[in-house]
Amino acid sequence: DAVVTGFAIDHRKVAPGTIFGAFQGGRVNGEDFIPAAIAAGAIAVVARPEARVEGAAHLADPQPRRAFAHLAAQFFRPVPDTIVAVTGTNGKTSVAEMTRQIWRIAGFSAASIGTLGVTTPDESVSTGLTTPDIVTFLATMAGLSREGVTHVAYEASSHGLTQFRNEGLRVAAGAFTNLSRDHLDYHADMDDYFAAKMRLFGDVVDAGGTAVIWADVAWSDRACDAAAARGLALLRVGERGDGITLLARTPGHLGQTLQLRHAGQEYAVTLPLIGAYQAANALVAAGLVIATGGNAAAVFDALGRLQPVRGRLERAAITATGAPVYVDYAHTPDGLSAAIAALRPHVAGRLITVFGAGGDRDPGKRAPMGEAALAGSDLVIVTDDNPRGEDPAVIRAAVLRGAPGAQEIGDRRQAIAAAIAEAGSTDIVLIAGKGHEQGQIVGAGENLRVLPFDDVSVARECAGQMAGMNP
Ligand SMILES: CC(=O)N[C@H]1[C@@H](OP(=O)(O)OP(=O)(O)OC[C@H]2O[C@@H](n3ccc(=O)[nH]c3=O)[C@H](O)[C@@H]2O)O[C@H](CO)[C@@H](O)[C@@H]1O[C@H](C)C(=O)N[C@@H](C)C(=O)N[C@H](CCC(=O)O)C(=O)O
Ligand SMILES: Nc1ncnc2c1ncn2[C@@H]1O[C@H](COP(=O)(O)OP(=O)(O)OP(=O)(O)O)[C@@H](O)[C@H]1O
Ligand SMILES: N[C@H](CCC[C@H](N)C(=O)O)C(=O)O
Ligand SMILES: [Mg+2]
Repeated sequence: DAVVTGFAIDHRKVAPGTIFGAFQGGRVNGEDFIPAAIAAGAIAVVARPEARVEGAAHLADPQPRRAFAHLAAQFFRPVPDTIVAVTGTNGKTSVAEMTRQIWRIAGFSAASIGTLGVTTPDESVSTGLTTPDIVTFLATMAGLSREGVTHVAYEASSHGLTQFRNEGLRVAAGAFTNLSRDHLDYHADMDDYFAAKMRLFGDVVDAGGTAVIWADVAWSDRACDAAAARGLALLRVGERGDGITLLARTPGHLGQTLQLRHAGQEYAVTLPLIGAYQAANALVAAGLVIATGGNAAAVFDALGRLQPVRGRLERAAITATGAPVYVDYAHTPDGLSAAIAALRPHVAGRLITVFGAGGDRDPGKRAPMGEAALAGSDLVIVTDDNPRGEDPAVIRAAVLRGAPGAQEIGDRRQAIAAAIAEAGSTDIVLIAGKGHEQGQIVGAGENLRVLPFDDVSVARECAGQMAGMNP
């Protein structure tokens, strides 16, 4: 009979009338906070059957995160009509953002939710995580609907999928971009990581929905199998794709032309973005919009008007000698290879790559990141990228094991300055790993600090100083 006033997964956010979700976490056990949540006014607790709940209703479920999500989704209503989700190791933010842009060009009020935060027609607000917690996620969806947003594309990270952070909504289509090494500190192995991603097709996308799958990577066929096993419609995209077939791709100076086939018709698109990886993301975004009713000709036309995604092959500066400096969010071995491959056709001289690996994240990807950088670059400078709770020198040493002979400059500003000073007129500088990020995260727990740092601004400052414009 009680009136539900809200939902919370953190006992500190419980108010009278709240339904509290008590989950076993990686750090602490949320069940320990059940008495405190009830004391604060929780009227019901969603928890495992074996949890102790006294003084409030016990909504017992062996998968309490899932049960909580489906209950909360009935509270946070209405939500936008058309919702799509993107998973994959790399490209989620780009696809979500491009999908939002294509919808906007078609005249819809559209938003995206992901690493860049919540982006609406009016503003962009950070949430701190790629996939926010379930309460923030559902409340955001309801809030967007109140603002008149009808179309939302969101990023489904493997952490988010494993922890049921985005459930309970009608998701009309889901996309899979690729799978490669990342997050093996959290997932047992690549199969486990893939299985986490495939919850998107197995559970989250609506029965009767569509799976949009990039067809040109090793895991594509398994992703198709997972979607087909659920009975989803398949829209395969890429050179091997039969939904949107990439017939030819020709890099140009500031962009590329794509020759496509869809439903028996051929299309020529001039994409104002460089790199095979950006073409792939744009086509997956096009697939999501077409899968949810978009007119194909209009969608392919919109690709010609896409704006760059922040921090993804963003041209930050031109050095005094005339070398372009690019900032890219590559933070996996595959991402680095993709960013380097994107720039290669544009390099007449040397490619100078500056990057590091994050602390408290999959240590096994560090040496392979070094290898990827060394394989594609003419000069590599290994620096720091969010050391968090680790000793930055230890992280750099691990990266350097994959990149013997690379320079080591821990201070990221000095590393960027050195790369820019080194670049001659025919060279290109790539600064990888932080993209849009606005800070360097050092320390952990109570000692965690975020030191303001923006690769784009630092690149501009260094290039300006070299040119003597900004002594
Ligand atoms: C490893 C991981 O994903 N952890 C996330 C997860 O924590 P958890 O469920 O293990 O929670 P916990 O801290 O052990 O606490 C357990 C439960 O007790 C509750 N609690 C806790 C303390 C308290 O005083 N009272 C209380 O009620 C918590 O709300 C939680 O429900 O749920 C928390 C609440 O939503 C998140 O803040 C936390 O993100 C941490 C900070 C994090 O760094 N996550 C990163 C790795 C992450 O999620 N990244 C992905 C992927 C990025 C990518 O795309 O590559 C992302 O989606 O951002
Ligand atoms: N389709 C792709 N194939 C390979 N690499 C890609 C692809 N898309 C993006 N990348 C690389 O990954 C980087 C991050 O891209 P993006 O932010 O779109 O991915 P993400 O999946 O959202 O990442 P995160 O896991 O941090 O949320 C890019 O800067 C680029 O270097
Ligand atoms: N979503 C990714 C972002 C990594 C970005 C990089 N700058 C780092 O800190 O490792 C993660 O949390 O693993
Ligand atoms: Mg992202």
